Amino acid sequence: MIEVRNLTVERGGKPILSGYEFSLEAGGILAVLGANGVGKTTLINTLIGVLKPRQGTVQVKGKVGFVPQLFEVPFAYSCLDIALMGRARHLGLFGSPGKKDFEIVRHYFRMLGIESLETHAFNALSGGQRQLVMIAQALVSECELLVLDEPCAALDYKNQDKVLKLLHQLQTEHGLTIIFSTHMPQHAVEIATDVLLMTSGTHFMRGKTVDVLTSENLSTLYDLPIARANFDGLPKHTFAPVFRQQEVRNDGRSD
Ligand SMILES: Nc1ncnc2c1ncn2[C@@H]1O[C@H](COP(=O)(O)OP(=O)(O)OP(=O)(O)O)[C@@H](O)[C@H]1O
Repeated sequence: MIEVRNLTVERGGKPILSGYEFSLEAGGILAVLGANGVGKTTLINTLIGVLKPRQGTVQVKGKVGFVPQLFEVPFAYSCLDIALMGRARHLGLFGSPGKKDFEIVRHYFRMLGIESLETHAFNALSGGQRQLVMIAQALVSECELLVLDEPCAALDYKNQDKVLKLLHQLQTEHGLTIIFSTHMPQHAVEIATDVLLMTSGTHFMRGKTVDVLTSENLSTLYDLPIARANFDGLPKHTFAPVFRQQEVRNDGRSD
């Protein structure tokens, strides 16, 4: 579905990524993790064609939908207007949305549980509500590859769960291929088939989540001890940072 080869990307004349290579099969979910400023947004913008590589290639099969990290609009658009913008590629240059376009938007609003927001002003919504409207905008474009830049960054636990369930459902029931960036390894544990760990602009680890998402690799990625944590009574695990480790004394008390 997507194949990236020997990718080098510059911003402001400086190399940000160099020699990046990975691929994702159709129907997979790739989670992209890395420290602040390592280049996740740069990579994502290159995958969707907004940034041009200095060197290397990005090959994508199928239509791409994109959900940006933070989104504000300059006018008082309603949520319905915002989502309808996702139909643009189906309308032609001077086309206006018809009955079918409204039906498609309403279908996805119902699926996301945001039908009550239809007439609300987009800019007056909370970050989480906006995120769901932007996901609707991407889905109404009837994309095959959905790319999301930190889709859960502004969301509380309940809404994180909602978005993760939705992404999983889009993969399993609708066959979408998904790429998302995140600062939460648990989100990759929950839904990603594949991970890309961006250690630096030139170093990265990629592969199946079960093989690559380990406490050792995450400790390297974040330059901080990361422990695997199991949940009592649940066949689940996550990863937890060991903050302030050097300040914890042998008696277990911290300074
Ligand atoms: N428009 C720009 N011009 C020049 N340099 C830029 C520009 N945008 C980003 N950069 C630089 O590119 C590098 C990567 O930024 P990017 O936003 O891709 O990182 P990120 O991993 O997404 O960070 P975060 O986790 O904080 O969102 C940073 O050093 C940043 O300063």
